[in-house]
Amino acid sequence: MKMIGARVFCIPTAVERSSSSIFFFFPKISTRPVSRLSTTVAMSTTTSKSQEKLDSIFKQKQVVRSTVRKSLKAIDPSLRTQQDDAIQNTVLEAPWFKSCRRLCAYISCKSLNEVDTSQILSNILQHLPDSHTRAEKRLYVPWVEDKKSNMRMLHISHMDDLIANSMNILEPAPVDAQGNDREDGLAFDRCGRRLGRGGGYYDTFLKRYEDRAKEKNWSNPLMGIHYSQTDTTECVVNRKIIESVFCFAIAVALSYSPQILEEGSVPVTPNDVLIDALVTPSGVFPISPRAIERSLRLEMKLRSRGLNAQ
Ligand SMILES: Nc1nc2c(c(=O)[nH]1)N(C=O)[C@@H](CNc1ccc(C(=O)N[C@@H](CCC(=O)O)C(=O)O)cc1)CN2
Ligand SMILES: Nc1ncnc2c1ncn2[C@@H]1O[C@H](COP(=O)(O)OP(=O)(O)OP(=O)(O)O)[C@@H](O)[C@H]1O
Repeated sequence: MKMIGARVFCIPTAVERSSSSIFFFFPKISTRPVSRLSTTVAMSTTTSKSQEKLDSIFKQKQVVRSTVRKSLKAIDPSLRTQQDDAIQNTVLEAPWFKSCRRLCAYISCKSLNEVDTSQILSNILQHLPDSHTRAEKRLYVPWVEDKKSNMRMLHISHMDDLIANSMNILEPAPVDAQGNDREDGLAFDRCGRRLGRGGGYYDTFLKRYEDRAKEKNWSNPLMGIHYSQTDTTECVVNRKIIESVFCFAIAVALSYSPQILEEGSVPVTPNDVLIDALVTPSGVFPISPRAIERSLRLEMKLRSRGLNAQ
């Protein structure tokens, strides 16, 4: 797959607040993972002492997970709806969302108390090419391959492409109605601690993505910032036809307020992958240097034109 265009990846997650002055603050280096070994490799090479350490981190993770699950269950339904709307509106209005061509997004599951993504999904699926921006978007959603933490992101065109899996989460069938394999889409980058559901699906997916990028010699899609004169955000603001030529991806976590924990509360192992930005009911909070730089650049550009950055 050729890597063209900005990508955004939306993750259901519990995350850690990276700082009190959120917008332009870098996370501490020490909170970043030090290695990107796959779980299997990491586990097979660990000594019993480091395995004990890992066991203790996984135990801590379970404790935090269960606390967050309880607080999510306890959110008042009207507050939940309010937060769902605020988060989704923020995403829908964000310049990076408007300009991106390929998105990976989870299909929210009510019984898991996940931030609703239905408005975002229907916006993407309705997004027809328009004469100003040529802004057709492609949507990729999770498909769990097996119980060994393998997950792929497959392209869908309609919500009808989805069927409930054994966990009652909507997923695409890997083969479409015409019998063709669905296009595989991969995306993103990291920089903010997060806690998933414990399956290791997202971390494994990210690792596979990076391996594939190396193998195919993609132009450093995870680590590099390929800014060129062609900046999708600027072009969309200007309502000009654009051709995005750089490839990068950002991982965005959508979080209800009880999912945002104090710094240091999310236990991490070397295999955990961090997020780039956080969308909460209060707005967008860039975390990774890449996301921060992009926000700063956008804000400066908009300011210079007398417009407000969202
Ligand atoms: N909407 C959505 N889709 C997704 C995920 C997700 O978290 N949300 N996944 C993200 O990995 C993958 C599926 N993995 C999942 C792993 C666990 C559970 C789950 O039901 N966990 C229960 C606890 C089960 C237990 O501890 O025994 C829970 O969280 O309440 C769901 C999905 C791919 N698709
Ligand atoms: N004590 C343990 N030692 C080694 N591996 C473990 C241990 N406990 C759980 N694992 C495995 O580690 C993997 C990742 O767990 P982790 O808690 O990092 O998931 P997560 O980041 O919450 O999930 P996701 O990436 O899907 O959001 C899982 O495959 C799990 O089975």
